[in-house]
Amino acid sequence: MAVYTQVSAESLSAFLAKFDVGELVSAKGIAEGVENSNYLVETTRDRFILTLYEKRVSVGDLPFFLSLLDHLAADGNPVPPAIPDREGQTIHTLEGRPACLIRFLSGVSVSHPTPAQARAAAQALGRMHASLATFEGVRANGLGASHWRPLLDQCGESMNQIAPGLYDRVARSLDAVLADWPSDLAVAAIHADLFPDNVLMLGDRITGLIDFYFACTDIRAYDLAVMHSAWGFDAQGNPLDPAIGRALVAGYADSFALTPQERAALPVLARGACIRFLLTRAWDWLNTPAGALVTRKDPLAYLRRLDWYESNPKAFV
Ligand SMILES: Nc1ncnc2c1ncn2[C@@H]1O[C@H](COP(=O)(O)OP(=O)(O)O)[C@@H](O)[C@H]1O
Ligand SMILES: N[C@@H](CCOP(=O)(O)O)C(=O)O
Repeated sequence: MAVYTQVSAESLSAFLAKFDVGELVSAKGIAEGVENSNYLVETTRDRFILTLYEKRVSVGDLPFFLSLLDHLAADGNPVPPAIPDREGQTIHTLEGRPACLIRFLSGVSVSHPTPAQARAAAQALGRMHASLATFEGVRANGLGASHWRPLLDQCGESMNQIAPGLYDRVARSLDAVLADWPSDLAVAAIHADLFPDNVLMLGDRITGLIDFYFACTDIRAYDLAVMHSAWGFDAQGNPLDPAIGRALVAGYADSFALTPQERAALPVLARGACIRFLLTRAWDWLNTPAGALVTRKDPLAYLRRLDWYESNPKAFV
């Protein structure tokens, strides 16, 4: 459960009084998520998501995330903008944390996507990339390729507590990925974390793309590779039906053109994605504060994915 910061009823009522959203009826901590504290808030008028930004989100980045959400929403993408208060402010402080009140979107995230659902989600990613072609905001990727070696060193030999030899194993793959990392592909604003739990669906219809707090400027096709590494495997990192991977690439191409160079780079981009998520999960595994209500995610599920991409270099052919 991702609730790092408890919000009292008194401070939440005072917070909501700044908005034209009715009065507090209930607030429940949300079980999913690992990065921020999220509450489902019901008022006399509507439902909202209250997000308190924690460890990896810095308040200085919030204007980028919120303007990106506004840009996407204005272009018809199913994303949840922040609600302005009566004075037009969207970024607040609550219980000492930066906080936003966010539009609630209906739908559920699927844990075992079908190829049709994967295709619809990748179409939504492509559609989002089309909209972002005219987005001018820029944010460097703080978890991009140039940060993986420092992050590996920060985790250090403690990684071997997770699995014997893990540090050296990741270091070897990282060397290979960085040696092949492309430098000539289109760069744009990307989501960078479009896992199934960040896509809300009703049946095969996409109702929400959420959790833009890793959004950044990076290789555009890396977004599709992140998605492939997240959607094509079960929670333990075992490969699912290969039709899902094919549906992701086909769905993306339905709404946004992939160049031959981008297609050719997908294997190394996917191995890079595996290293990125393996490392942040390993860091969290070793450093999650005692008492935080959060389910840590298994770093080894990303090692298994990395193994799979290394043994299946033609996965995208
Ligand atoms: N705008 C929204 N509408 C509906 N549910 C949401 C919305 N934003 C977040 N949620 C719910 O909260 C959960 C955690 O949100 P998320 O942004 O993924 O958290 P974290 O950043 O901590 O990973 C999601 O899985 C979803 O159930
Ligand atoms: N998707 C990442 C962790 C970020 O969590 P999210 O709930 O914000 O998607 C992972 O699975 O490691």
